[in-house]
Amino acid sequence: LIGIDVAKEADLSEWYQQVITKGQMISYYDVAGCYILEPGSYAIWENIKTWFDAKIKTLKVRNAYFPIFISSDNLEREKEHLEGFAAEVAWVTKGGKSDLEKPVAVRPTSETAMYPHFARKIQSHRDLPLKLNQWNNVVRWEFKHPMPFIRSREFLWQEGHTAHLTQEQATEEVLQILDWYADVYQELLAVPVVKGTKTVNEKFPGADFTTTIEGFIPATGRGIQAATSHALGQHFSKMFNITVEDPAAKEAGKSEHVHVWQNSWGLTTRSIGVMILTHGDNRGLVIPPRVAEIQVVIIPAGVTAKTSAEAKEDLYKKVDNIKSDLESVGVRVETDLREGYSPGFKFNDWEMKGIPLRIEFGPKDAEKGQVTTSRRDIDDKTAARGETKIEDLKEAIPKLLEQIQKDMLAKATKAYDEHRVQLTNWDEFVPTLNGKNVILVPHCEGDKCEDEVKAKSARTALGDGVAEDKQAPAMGAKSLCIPFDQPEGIKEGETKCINPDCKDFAKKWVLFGRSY
Ligand SMILES: O=C1CCCN[C@@H]1CCCn1cnc2cc(F)c(Cl)cc2c1=O
Ligand SMILES: [Mg+2]
Repeated sequence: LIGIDVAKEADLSEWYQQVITKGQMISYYDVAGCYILEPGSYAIWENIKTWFDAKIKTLKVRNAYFPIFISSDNLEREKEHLEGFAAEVAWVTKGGKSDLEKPVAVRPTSETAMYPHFARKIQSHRDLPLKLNQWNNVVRWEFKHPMPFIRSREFLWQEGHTAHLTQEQATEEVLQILDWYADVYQELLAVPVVKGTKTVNEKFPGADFTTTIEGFIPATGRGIQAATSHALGQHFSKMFNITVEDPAAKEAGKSEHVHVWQNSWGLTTRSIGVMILTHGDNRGLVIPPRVAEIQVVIIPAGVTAKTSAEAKEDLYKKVDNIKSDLESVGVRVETDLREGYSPGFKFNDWEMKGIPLRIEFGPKDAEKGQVTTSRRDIDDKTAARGETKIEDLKEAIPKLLEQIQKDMLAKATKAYDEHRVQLTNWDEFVPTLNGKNVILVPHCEGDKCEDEVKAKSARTALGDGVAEDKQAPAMGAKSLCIPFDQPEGIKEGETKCINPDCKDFAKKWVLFGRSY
């Protein structure tokens, strides 16, 4: 059977594996945790890259390339930063037959590759702001279950690294980048995200504060970190001695050196996995038009053995005209003229690949001077269908693609909104979590308290009264972010923290959830 033979709601991981392989996004590879990105998914990454690269160029960010190898001296410059991550560093220890004098690390992220260079490059305030970005790959030797796009030992990303004279300039950039990350998910991938700040527990230890966009996978009810934009403050510049002479002090005839204010920000190919998990259905992939390599596929119908050669030729000619019409208005279109396959077979094939819109065109359509359209995002086959006059195609099809894009985001946003539950009563916390929701609660922002919430929601999530060995493992709820968008209702020094054993008052509404 070539179709997807497992339901998304029945077995998500089996469904996901079939959808990404039969949809020709991923192929498997003989190194654990590594996957082949087939052209279908690489084309989506290229669309994301084209859009985001154009945005950062408006900030005068320049792309560069740093070596993939990092000396242990450089990697270990930042002790505390490394200690939390040491277990996932991949090391090169041999060249051919001979051992390396000093093993080199494969970059897991490039701070320690770039910042010694920043220290050399940045001498005067005129060298600021320095804004570099890399489109590259990184390696993290994860031990948790790998999942294509979502968690792999090598992935593609962009990593932006900037240095500024003032904290204000740095902060402004952190927030601008986060907005563009949200746009990549919402405007390109039609995936809703919540913007916020990471709590002390979850932020990057090397940052003053970490801003994040948090996605949601309805099928599992788990949150997922979608991208992060860190305000590093002067943490790394003090570590790597990146200073400039303070222009203000110089004005006053004094010579003072100030540490620069830095940011780093990253978005990865995980975004493609989130898009697939969000929109995919039991017929396979569903790709939002804005990032689809092919937006429309035209399939001739009604051609049978009885169709005369000239009738067929005439039909194919008209199909070609439709294709050129659509290409002339920037639509990415393919025709499927393969012999020996029925239209039905072709419909399934392209549906599995998630092409957003199908155009069927047969002799009857030709007679009526129209085409039959079928939207991939609508489950109901009848509701998915429409008719368009051939002379209207140039205007109608781009509009229909935009409608599909809009409706896909609306549908996913509705699902996220329905599963983001605001609570003030602890007794509802775990049952709500088990209902495949993420939860917004008043919280004291204490890291110990956060750990307790995680522990409690893991234990009781195993279902009371069920025999220990029968209990399905259920991880605890982590804090996902402190949403920028704070509801009303927390009274300073009055509203209690959600954790019944916590004595402190709530400071903010914090989003908790099981997560990837
Ligand atoms: O998230 C981003 C955006 C792009 C640039 N980097 C930051 C911080 C990355 C944190 N992080 C994440 N993972 C890591 C894994 C490691 F093995 C080592 Cl040595 C370090 C890290 C590490 O610093
Ligand atoms: Mg990690």
